[in-house]
Amino acid sequence: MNKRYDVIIRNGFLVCPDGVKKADVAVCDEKIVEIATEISGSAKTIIDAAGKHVFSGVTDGHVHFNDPGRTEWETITTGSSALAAGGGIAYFDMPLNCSPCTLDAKNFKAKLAVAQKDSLIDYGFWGGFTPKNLENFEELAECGVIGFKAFSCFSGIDEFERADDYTALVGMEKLAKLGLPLMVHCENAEMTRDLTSLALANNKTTVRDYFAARPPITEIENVSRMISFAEETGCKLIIAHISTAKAVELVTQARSRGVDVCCETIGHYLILTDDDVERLGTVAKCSPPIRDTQNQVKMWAKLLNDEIAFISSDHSPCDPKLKDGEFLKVWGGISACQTTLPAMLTHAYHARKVSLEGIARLTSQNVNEIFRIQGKGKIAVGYDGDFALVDLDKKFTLQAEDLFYKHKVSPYVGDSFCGTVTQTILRGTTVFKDGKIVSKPIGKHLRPNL
Ligand SMILES: NC(=O)NC(NC(N)=O)C(=O)[O-]
Ligand SMILES: [Zn+2]
Ligand SMILES: [Zn+2]
Repeated sequence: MNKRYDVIIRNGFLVCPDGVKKADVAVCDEKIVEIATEISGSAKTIIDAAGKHVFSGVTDGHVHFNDPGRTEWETITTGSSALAAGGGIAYFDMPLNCSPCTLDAKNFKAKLAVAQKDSLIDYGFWGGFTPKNLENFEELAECGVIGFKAFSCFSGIDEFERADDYTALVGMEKLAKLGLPLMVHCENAEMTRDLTSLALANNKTTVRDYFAARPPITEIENVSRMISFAEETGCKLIIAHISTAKAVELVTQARSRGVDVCCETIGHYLILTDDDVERLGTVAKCSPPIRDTQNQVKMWAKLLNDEIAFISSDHSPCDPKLKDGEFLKVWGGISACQTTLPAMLTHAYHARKVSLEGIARLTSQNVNEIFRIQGKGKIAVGYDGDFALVDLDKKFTLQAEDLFYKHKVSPYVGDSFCGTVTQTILRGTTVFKDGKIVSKPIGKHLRPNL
């Protein structure tokens, strides 16, 4: 019998959870329906992936697309396009720096309306966790947030208040009941605030002064504090953008005694060092700051030892005018969502022999499992037909004009990568191909399957 499919991707190397296999994959009604050495049927669309590796597309668990409200920084249109150009098929957008922040159902719905209209790829939303909206957690859960996000230190946005210890404790008790995870930006509030004020009072505003105002202990202390709260309340905890190997160690120890905690890291903590930030300037300013080489070597060891759950971009762009000035004073946030997969292929696969299925777990499978997004995150029958086609050995030098960001800036401009995304397919539809966005917005809202 000659079956007819919507899409067949032929002759590629499929990066499946149990390894890489040369096989065909067929999609019907947006879902993977068959994987076989050779699929004999016909299809409306046949994609020849000879010589390419086929990954399950990237799900970026941590982006700030700033829409609605700060669309002069980024938009859902530009952000989702950039992510797709890097092999992305879905993202979870943070409750800041959009305006209003996502602190209640009304503001959630306002953002949802923008995404329904403009998002090229699938999306989930984080709800905000602040002292001002504890009573709105239930309504946000009903809206379908994938989890909640808190800051231990100043968030950079006045309307998004930091979670003091009382809020962290009471909020975690609520989330434990709701069955939703909390992600915390872990830097000790008092230490970062007072070290920063002291630096400013003494006119110490260089890049090195910035590092000194946010030393590793600020993260380490706060990670251990948040773990204690999670252990006590039973709330599922995710440490945001972990930057120090010592903090990863704390997470691993807590996991081994049964605490439901894991950590996310970001490409730039694995790729850049403090010296790179000094060379690059404010384009590479983020918090927590990028650490030294010694720490970075240990971070790679942690990653190779499976102690890091997933890798996101923490894409947090701004109007470039806000990056113009003294290092300590300018906006902190790095634009990076377009380059996570090529960066991992370059620095993890080619340079450090991390397996391709390991990269697929870190950029797609684990994040979908942790947030219980059904039917996404791997190449398997029954899962969505989401793919990133990659030429593993094709090198490129990142040019500003390659970026789909609203502002064409990135610390990686001028860097060479080995591993090029040639095509991104969302639920069977090609959204990006050979350097161009080729689809209208078709993103759908993703909710956790609780
Ligand atoms: N308000 C922000 O976008 N902050 C972000 N900024 C960084 N990482 O520098 C973050 O994730 O903390
Ligand atoms: Zn953060
Ligand atoms: Zn962030």
